[in-house]
Amino acid sequence: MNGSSAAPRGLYLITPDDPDTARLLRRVDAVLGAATWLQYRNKAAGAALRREQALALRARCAAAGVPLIVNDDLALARAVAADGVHLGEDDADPATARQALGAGALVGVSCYDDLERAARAAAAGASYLAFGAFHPTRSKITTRRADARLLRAAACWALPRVAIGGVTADNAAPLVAAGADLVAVIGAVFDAPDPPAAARALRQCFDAPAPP
Ligand SMILES: Cc1ncc(COP(=O)(O)OP(=O)(O)O)c(N)n1
Ligand SMILES: Cc1ncsc1CCOP(=O)(O)O
Ligand SMILES: [Mg+2]
Repeated sequence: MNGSSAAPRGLYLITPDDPDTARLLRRVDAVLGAATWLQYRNKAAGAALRREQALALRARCAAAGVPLIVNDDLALARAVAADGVHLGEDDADPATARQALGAGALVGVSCYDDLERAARAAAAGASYLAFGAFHPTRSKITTRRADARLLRAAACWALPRVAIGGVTADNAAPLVAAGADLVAVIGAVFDAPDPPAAARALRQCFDAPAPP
């Protein structure tokens, strides 16, 4: 696998759109200890704010030993020396990102409900494959709904499989049983009344050994 020697597993936290950097850092600090990876995603901020926030998160993640992945923006990922980038259908090509960031980088690709897209991403050097949305979500307007059978079928690429979209501690178990190595989550953690407890509960969904 490109990007990491140990097989990653657990909670893949994604930041909420928060224009207040100090508040964003407080929110992330409260839950970062439960995360396997952190993705910086802010669909509302301009370039300067995104750079400020990504740099601040870079320092937090380095201190916590949590890889930082930047959503959408390959140039920003490079500029802040992030550990990787996450790419969707409107973003750069994974092969371009791999070339730009190097063999050790995490290059994640959104595959939605599309196994052919996953095959192309794997061939282009993706580090992990993300599928979704598995459940209704308030964090993004989604048009495609994924089914747990996709996760089983995607085992053939031997890359970490990420499940996203409305994932909570109450609905994660079937996704993990179907082979999700990580669940990517915004709202179930950052909008929870007790975010640290919500993050711990999601992480605990991975306490049992990985399915064969
Ligand atoms: C882990 C993970 N999976 C999927 C997405 C969605 O990416 P994309 O389709 O490019 O949509 P935006 O997040 O850019 O709105 C993701 N960010 N992370
Ligand atoms: C970015 C993204 N891509 C598919 S669903 C989604 C949003 C995930 O957020 P939440 O965990 O709040 O449903
Ligand atoms: Mg994107």
